[in-house]
Amino acid sequence: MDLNKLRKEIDAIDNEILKLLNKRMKIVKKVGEIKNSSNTPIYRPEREKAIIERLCGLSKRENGILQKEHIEAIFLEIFAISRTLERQERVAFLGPVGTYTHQAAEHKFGANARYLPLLNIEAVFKAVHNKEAKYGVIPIENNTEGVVGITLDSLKKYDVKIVSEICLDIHHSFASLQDDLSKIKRIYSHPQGYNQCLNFLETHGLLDIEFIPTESTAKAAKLASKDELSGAICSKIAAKLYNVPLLFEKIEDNLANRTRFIIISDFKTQKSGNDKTSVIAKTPHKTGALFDLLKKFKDRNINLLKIESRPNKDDTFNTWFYIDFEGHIDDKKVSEVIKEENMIWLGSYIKEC
Ligand SMILES: C=C(O[C@@H]1C=C(C(=O)O)C=C[C@H]1O)C(=O)O
Repeated sequence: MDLNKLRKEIDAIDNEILKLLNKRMKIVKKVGEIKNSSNTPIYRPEREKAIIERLCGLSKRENGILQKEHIEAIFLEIFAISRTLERQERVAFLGPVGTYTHQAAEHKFGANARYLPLLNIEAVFKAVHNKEAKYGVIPIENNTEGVVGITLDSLKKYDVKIVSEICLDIHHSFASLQDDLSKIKRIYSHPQGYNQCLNFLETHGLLDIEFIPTESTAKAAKLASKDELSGAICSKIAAKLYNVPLLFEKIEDNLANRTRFIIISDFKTQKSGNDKTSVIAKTPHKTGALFDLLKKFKDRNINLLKIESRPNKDDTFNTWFYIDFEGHIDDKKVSEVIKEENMIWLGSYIKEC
């Protein structure tokens, strides 16, 4: 086969793809005009999901080479570009650049969005609440370390809605300017990152060394880039970004390490048929109160996905509950249980994790 001939064929196809993409984007802009004049949300995850499902089915039926993950990778970027053409909206995330949250944000909003890296989780909530950003991306739980308390507390404190979730495999690296581990005096990392790598730290004699907690693993890489006697537990991207050599990769105790991120915004998403709902519930301090609450879900055949208690932060040791369950606020049984139990609705969104 002739390479030049094949490349000519590819060029001709690329020209067609570009023409079609331009044609698609012209229509997308019209959709944007309608949404902008009616002030409705640009991001419609249920529509994007339906498109991906339809295309995956089509590819399968036609015995196409492209698998679901390929179709998703291509089309998530197309959707992200479409959305920025409809309306330029800012996406705040737990920064600085190079955090796992940044990676999660790019997964949903593409390489082209207007990003606003902020230095702590509450700042992301404030930015969305004050309308400085349309979307906020923050971690909510990790399958090794459990929930991120400040995220749950901020969901209670700020009037924002969860509109989407993202699950990412998290792999930590150990980066340092120092290649002799015995000379390392300090380790920088976010406490969650640090606690996920305890076996590695122990086997490399690094467990007794001073641990300096940072607001993010990217900040840890930044600090390690200026401190020759230190190491950072951070992402591969962050180490690269701040020019800190990678000494070890995939150092987490649990190689199935995953983090769930949420996207917060200010609107209600449409039902997709595979949704989950998050709420805050408060129970009176009396015998069986939690049992009574949970029974309401059982009686309606609603599947609970998570329940987490959080402290009231007053002079008592009383708590409130963060609950995830299957269903959408537009399902009768879901809206009924929320109303009956006086729960605070935090959002209904496509179940992706
Ligand atoms: C174009 C639209 O807006 C956004 C972009 C989409 C797309 O590129 O197909 C789909 C859903 C929305 O998130 C739409 O709502 O149809």
